Amino acid sequence: MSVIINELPVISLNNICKCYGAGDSKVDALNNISLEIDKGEFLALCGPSGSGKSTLLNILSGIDKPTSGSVLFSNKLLNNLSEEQLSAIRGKHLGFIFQFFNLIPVLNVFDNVYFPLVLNGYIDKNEAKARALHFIDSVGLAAFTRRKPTELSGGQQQRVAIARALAHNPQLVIADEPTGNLDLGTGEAILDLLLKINQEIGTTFIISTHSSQLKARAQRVVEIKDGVLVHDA
Ligand SMILES: Nc1ncnc2c1ncn2[C@@H]1O[C@H](COP(=O)(O)OP(=O)(O)OP(=O)(O)O)[C@@H](O)[C@H]1O
Repeated sequence: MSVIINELPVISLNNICKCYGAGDSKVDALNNISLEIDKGEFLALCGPSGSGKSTLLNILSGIDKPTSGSVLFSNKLLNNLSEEQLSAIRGKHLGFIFQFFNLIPVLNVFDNVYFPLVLNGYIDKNEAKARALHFIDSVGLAAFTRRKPTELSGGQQQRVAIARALAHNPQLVIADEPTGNLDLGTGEAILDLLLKINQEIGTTFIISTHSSQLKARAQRVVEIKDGVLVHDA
């Protein structure tokens, strides 16, 4: 007999609206967005500049609050949590990858991955060391652990950022234009790596992008235009 287990979505957004400002300067950045993202999805979030992608990423990671509508992370309502509670959820369950890598320039590759793990306080130093080395190796940088970010190419820096985002085994990785600052070939290699991680570890990815390569290879493409969800397939 087979047992069907309905897993809860990692994230549910329900009727999300976000307005900035007031009066004449009011901007409706998001308008009634509802979206469920399941475990293991590799989702590309697309749309023209100013369409609301960053606003949506900030809301689903609890960095910003919606004007109305609810955000559930693993069925936990984020709306009324304190900054401290939201920060704890981010530290434990979310990983972030940025367009400009956001590595700490004075730290070498190993420490860029290792320090966030120990600072989070969820795992001990030996385990953090083992995990940092494992993920640095899995992004192909085992020979570069002692290099500083300035001694690496853009693609290598993004690989360090990917190792850092994965090392605490997050439920969800949010990537904001991860290939936006890389040439086409390097961007393709980073995309290959993200897809490999998604397939092998099952990490859930939400990736905001203008890249047609990334859009073509994503399992699901969500498109927003002027704050309205216009495509989801
Ligand atoms: N803090 C803010 N205050 C006022 N308006 C804002 C603020 N942040 C974003 N906006 C406006 O909200 C809308 C959506 O912006 P957002 O940054 O989410 O777009 P985006 O799709 O991420 O754009 P890009 O691809 O250029 O990064 C835009 O009209 C923007 O000007």
